[in-house]
This record gives sequence, structure tokens and C-alpha cells, in this order.
Amino acid sequence: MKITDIQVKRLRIPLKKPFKTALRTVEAVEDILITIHTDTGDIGYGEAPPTAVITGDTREGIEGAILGHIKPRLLGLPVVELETIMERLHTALVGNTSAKAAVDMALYDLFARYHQAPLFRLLGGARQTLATDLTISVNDSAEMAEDARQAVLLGYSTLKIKVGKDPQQDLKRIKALRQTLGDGVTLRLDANQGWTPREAVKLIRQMEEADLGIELVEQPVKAGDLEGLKYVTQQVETLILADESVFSPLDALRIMQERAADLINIKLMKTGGIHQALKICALAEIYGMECMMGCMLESRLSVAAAAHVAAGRNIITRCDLDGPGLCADDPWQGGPVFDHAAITMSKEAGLGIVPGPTFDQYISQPFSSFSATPQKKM
Ligand SMILES: C[C@H](N)C(=O)N[C@H](CCC(=O)O)C(=O)O
Ligand SMILES: [Mg+2]
Repeated sequence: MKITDIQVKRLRIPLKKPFKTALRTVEAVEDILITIHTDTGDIGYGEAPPTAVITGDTREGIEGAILGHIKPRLLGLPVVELETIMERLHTALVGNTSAKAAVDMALYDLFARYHQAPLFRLLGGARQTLATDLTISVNDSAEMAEDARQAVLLGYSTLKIKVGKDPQQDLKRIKALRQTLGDGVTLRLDANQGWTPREAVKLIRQMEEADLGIELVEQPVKAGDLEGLKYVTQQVETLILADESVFSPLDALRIMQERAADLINIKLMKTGGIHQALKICALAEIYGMECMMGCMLESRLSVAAAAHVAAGRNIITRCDLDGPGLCADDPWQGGPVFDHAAITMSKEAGLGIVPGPTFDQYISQPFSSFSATPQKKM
């Protein structure tokens, strides 16, 4: 099974309602979709969201990285030599983790199809079912309480509440939410870097004193402020989860060695795909630090790739894989079943996912084209 072509398209799926965080407001998933074609006729699928405010990746950048830099290095290679291919993928250019993630997951899709196994089985096969939370966007208290109430009616027992947009309002909003929901719902908060270290400590302590039962707080402070993150982690009882502070295995290692956070949120779009995500899992096992598997605004394709990793490895004890639950439609068929909070892995080989009946209505071609001329090593 040799790689004969890599093609890029654009995928646009409206969200059920605007997604609002401390960093941005978005109304649709607008991702890059790739297909890797082989001489056996097998096709591997991959997806990357242009989350510029977190990864620095834009749609044009992802397309350019894949078609201009990665594709020329991979054409002609046998998929079964995954280790060699991964080395070529990750040395094609620095950064560009979303582009690498799309290609990486399409390669793992093909690799597992070649071995006729669902990918999560090849990654360790830890479990067949997962539970995800649902994200509640930051809005006024009444709207957040109503969104949370609706989510609980759909069967979600864990909600990830976006905070950090206006820190003065955060305590009030969380108190109102807890009052609406009662004690039976697990609440995790994601500040998306919106607090200063002092603000974070003050707010989290106030929440502890008010007995609001917060399971964890994700990325309270700026991504690059590891000292601030460590300060918050040391000053509060509540678990602190590092998200934007951890892209690579090296970032994760630093956090673990410093104990700058209690938990790590692994996202394929930050690591550059499954190959690097597995290295964070291995480090986390060594340090005994549990991980969350997270996602950006992604359709069921790339969230399924993340679900395969989460179902493969025991060290991933929490999932924030709500991309499909936020989308107004699912253009895919096959693969892991997302039934609101419940994710059930399926038996098909690879990621298990292929385009479904409504696929074409969400697809367009990129505006620009790039040469795929192989580059010479200087
Ligand atoms: C969608 C997921 N639940 C989530 O909240 N991810 C965000 C970043 C998403 C984005 O802005 O596209 C996070 O964990 O910070
Ligand atoms: Mg986050």
C-alpha cells in the first residue's frame, strides 16, 4: 500500500449555536479535510481546524503546509513503514501541528486498515466506550444556565463551562449554574488563559469556599506563563489542567517535571497528531499524571481519531470530545458512535469513517493550489 496522492478540500459545517470562549466566537466548523490515496485504492481521511488563536494555524497555512511541504516528502512511501513516514512528516517543517495532525491521522487510518483492525485496538485497546463532556459557551448567566439545563436533559453528566472572558462575572455565573443544576452534575471550567495568576487563585479559592464542587480548572493563565500556572496549581485544592501550555511531548515533560499542573489536555491539533500524542501518554504514565483527550472545533472525523487514542490508552481518564455534539450535522458515516455523552468504538478497520450521504453539501475546494514538486535536501 503506497501513497500515490494527497488531496485537500474545505469542510464547513454550521454549529448548533455560536461557540464562545475567552479567546474567540465561532459560528461554524471550517476545517481542512485531506484524503491520502494509495495504489491499492484505499483512502485515508484526515481533518484539521484552523484554530489561529491557539495553534497559529490558518486554513491557507494548513493547505500550504500539506501540499507544498508534506505531500512531496510522502509520495511513493509504503504506509506500512509508519515510523519512517512519521519521521518524514515531522521533519517536513517546524510547527504547523494542525496540518501534521490531519496527515498523521489519515496515515494511521490507512495503517490500521492495512492491518484490518480498528485503530484503537492497535493503540492499546484499553476500552470500547468513552464519556465526553459538553462545552457551555460563555454568555450571560441565564443563557448559560439554560444551555446547561438542556445539556443535562440530553444526558450529559459532565459540563465544561467556558469562563475567563469577564473575570468579574465568573464567580456569579458559576454560582448561578450550580444552583440551577444541583449537585448531580460535574462541572469543569476552562478559562482559556483569561485570568491572571492572582485572579485565578482568588476566584478558585472563592469557588472552593462556596463549595461549588468544581472538578478541575483548565488553562487559567497565559499559555507561556508556566510559573503562573505552577503558582495557581500550588495555591489551590482544585485540580489544574494544562491545555494551551502543552503542545509537544517536551512541553508535557516540563509541566510534569515542574508539577506545574495536575493534569494535561492532549489534543491532536496541538501535538501534530497521534504519533506525538502517544509520546505524551507514555510520559504521563511514567509520571503518573492523568490526561484528558480534547478537541478543537472539529467534525466527527478528527474527533474520532482522538477517540481512538483515548480508547487505546488507560492514562486518558477524561474526554472533552464534544465537536460532533456542537455541529448541526454529521457528514460522515461509520466509525465511533457519538450519542451525546456516550462514545462507542466500532468494529470497522482504521478510523472506520467514510463520507456519508450529506457530505458533498459541506465541501468546497481550496482557493489556491500549490506545487507538489519534491524538495531537495540542501
Ligand atoms: C471544543 C472543545 N470542547 C473546546 O472547548 N476546545 C477549546 C478550544 C476550541 C476552540 O477555540 O476551537 C479548548 O479546550 O480550549
Ligand atoms: Mg481548553
